[in-house]
Amino acid sequence: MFEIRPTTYGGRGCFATCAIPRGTLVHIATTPFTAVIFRDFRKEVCAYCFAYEINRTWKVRLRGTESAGLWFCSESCREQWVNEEDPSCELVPVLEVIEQAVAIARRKLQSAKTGEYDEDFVHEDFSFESDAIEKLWEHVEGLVTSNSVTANPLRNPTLKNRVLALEDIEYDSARLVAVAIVRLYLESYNTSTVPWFTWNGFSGLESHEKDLINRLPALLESHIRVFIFLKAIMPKKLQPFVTTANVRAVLGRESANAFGIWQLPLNSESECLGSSIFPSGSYFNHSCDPNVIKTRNGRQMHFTTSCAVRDGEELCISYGMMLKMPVQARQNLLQEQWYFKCGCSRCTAELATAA
Ligand SMILES: C[S@@+](CC[C@H](N)C(=O)[O-])C[C@H]1O[C@@H](n2cnc3c(N)ncnc32)[C@H](O)[C@@H]1O
Repeated sequence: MFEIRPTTYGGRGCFATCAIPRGTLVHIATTPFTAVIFRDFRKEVCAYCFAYEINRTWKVRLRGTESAGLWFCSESCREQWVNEEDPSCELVPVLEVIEQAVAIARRKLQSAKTGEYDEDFVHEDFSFESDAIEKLWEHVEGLVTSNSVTANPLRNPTLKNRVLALEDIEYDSARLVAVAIVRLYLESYNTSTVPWFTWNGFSGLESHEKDLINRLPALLESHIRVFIFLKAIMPKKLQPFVTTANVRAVLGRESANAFGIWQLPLNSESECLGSSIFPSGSYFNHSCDPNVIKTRNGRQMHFTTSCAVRDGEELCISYGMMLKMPVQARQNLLQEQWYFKCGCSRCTAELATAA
């Protein structure tokens, strides 16, 4: 019904290959490549279907372990999660070790969080020198892989001496990265046949890492801490996949492609419960005059036409609640939050009129 090809204004986009009537379900993104329920909400959000009820803690946990940080609204959701998300039982031990590390860090360090930062501290006119970000990451990679550092805490045999205290939001990032790394590990011996659900498909998505870090420089340190944390605690067999490149790939893709997991029904009061990346749904560009509506249906993301679409027309969604704003406000918001200058037909026409 549509194909992915280059646009003239913003990378690739989805173009109708036939006339599509209004109300047509043009795509279902069935499950995220990686997702995380934010720590504050995870007892109240089903890890499978993302059902959420305020102040209601779900009671169903994984059999045999309560320490993977997963809560389910029903036994059926738990079974589906196990069968679809972790059939080879590789992910749960990783989530467990993350949670053990969090518990140890909290006991050991209590409120003494390392490197507390203000994530909202925005640098409007700041930019790292061209290769500064690369050089810093190379340095970090060198530090953690260097055998000459004999007292390297990452080589300590006990988890207790390896944990690094992170902010809650960083533990969430660590879980998001860990899920993707487990997928990459599994793919290394069991090739996926769904191209957009492979690591290559995922890492072919756009990244806004540099824009994000130039805007919020404290995030660079934060991303490095997430890498060091994962490098320290991930099981040995996954270590070859815990590289700076892979951690950066996930965190950079999140900045350009994440779908918030919003409380339903969606309205201006809805809470953002988590973050998810659906590679197959990531090729829909934004338009301030969208012709496709995205809706979350449990764990799935549905894309439905909101008007009749002509053969060859681009299929676009709206990335946020800004459609009623004047053109300059929309442009500013998209630049600040999504790091691009909106080149949709409505903005182009309104900017030309305003000029
Ligand atoms: C989720 S991706 C969409 C697919 C992307 N075009 C690609 O080739 O991977 C979001 C990115 O697409 C580009 N984009 C989406 N909508 C745009 C628009 N209206 N104007 C300019 N760029 C846009 C921006 O770079 C944005 O960060």
